[in-house]
Amino acid sequence: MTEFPAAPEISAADSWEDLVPVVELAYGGYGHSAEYHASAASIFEPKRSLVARTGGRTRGTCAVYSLEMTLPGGPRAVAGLGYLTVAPEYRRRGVMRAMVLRVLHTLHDSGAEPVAALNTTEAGIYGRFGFGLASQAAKVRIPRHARELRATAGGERTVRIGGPEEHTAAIAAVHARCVGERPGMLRRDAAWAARAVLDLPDHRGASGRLLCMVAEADGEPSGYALYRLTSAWEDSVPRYEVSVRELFARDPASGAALWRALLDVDLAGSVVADRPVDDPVLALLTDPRSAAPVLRDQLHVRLVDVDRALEQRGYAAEIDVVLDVTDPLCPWNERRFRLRTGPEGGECRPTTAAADLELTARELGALHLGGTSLVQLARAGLVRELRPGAVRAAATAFRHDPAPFCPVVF
Ligand SMILES: CC(=O)SCCNC(=O)CCNC(=O)[C@H](O)C(C)(C)COP(=O)(O)OP(=O)(O)OC[C@H]1O[C@@H](n2cnc3c(N)ncnc32)[C@H](O)[C@@H]1OP(=O)(O)O
Repeated sequence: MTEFPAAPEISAADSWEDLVPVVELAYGGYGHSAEYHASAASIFEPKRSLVARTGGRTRGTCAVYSLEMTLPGGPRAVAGLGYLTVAPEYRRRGVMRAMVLRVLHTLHDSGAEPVAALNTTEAGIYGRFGFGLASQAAKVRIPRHARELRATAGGERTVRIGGPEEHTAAIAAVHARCVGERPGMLRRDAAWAARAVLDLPDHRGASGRLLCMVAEADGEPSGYALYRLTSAWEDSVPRYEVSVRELFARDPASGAALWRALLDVDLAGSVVADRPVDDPVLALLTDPRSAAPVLRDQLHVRLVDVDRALEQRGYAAEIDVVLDVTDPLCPWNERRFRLRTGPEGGECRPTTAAADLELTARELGALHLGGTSLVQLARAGLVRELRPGAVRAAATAFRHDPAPFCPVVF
């Protein structure tokens, strides 16, 4: 019987280079380009990120990012987890578990961000660590024959097309205006902004280069779409699929103008995009069935410190509710909290009062961006109502309009 090597020791990473061997193995082992690694290094935070090592060699990795994410109530600091990878021969022996727990306990002990978030390669992994599914994307595929949109008020917009490098300022200006509109959105510094337009051959496949459409209103940029064309042949005739990476607009007319321009790309058979579940385009299509939206998990959110996290976000209604929280992995959360919310936000304090709702930290994570229905969780048997009416009242307070969305994979 083979003896398992010594358990890896977890410590802070010195640089992105520490992670590279295991990241390469974990993501296909095909050798990413130097540009890919330079971009990953540009956002990497060595002091916060972890590696698991034996004999000086990296066996596991976990990047931790200092994000500024829009929450219900405004922008807040959130810890982002990414590049959780473990070398194949060390898998299923608790290395990832040890790294995730180290991150959660360090955040708590240091009083850093009370909320952690991640997007994941496989949706079934992180619920066991108290991450709840907090935002979803609707994948739409709009066929050319269904491209007719309803009329939108607001006037005409000019749409210009070019490479993203020609439109850097416009992209930054529009994104900065739109980032506060939806929970889940991330503010960008120069390094994160550069990643938004990164056009790596590694990820291109059969697609062409990244392109950019900019909508203008009165000579000012009012929206943009980043997209590429993937070629296919149909009956010996060239056909393209327009694949949209990002689309933001400051006003309805600019959004509609961008969608029209995308749906009008010559020789395109369809437009494909991951969009917010309440994207305006779903209301604009005259034939909404044609878009056939398919839901996909996006952000998984973990309340590291339930009280601080619930005090940090905004609420849509006033409530006074006692939550009985189960959280064996973060035992400091495992107690009753009284949450009182109002227009100024929430106050969340430990209490000995009788509980109104019983739920786990995972369910609180799912609720945190305002995109998950507490009524749905209660009907699924995941939240228990101990005082009649508490579910409905809390559901209204926790919900947020518009729905959360995060187009960035970190
Ligand atoms: C946020 C992100 O970075 S998402 C990226 C995730 N990484 C990848 O997809 C890269 C390829 N995969 C890997 O490197 C590894 O398989 C990892 C990182 C997913 C898991 O690492 P491991 O060290 O094997 O996980 P570990 O042994 O700690 O497992 C902890 C638990 O997660 C479960 N688990 C591990 N991988 C998976 C999976 N792919 N799907 C579902 N459950 C999983 C284990 O069964 C275990 O469950 P338990 O709590 O019931 O015992």
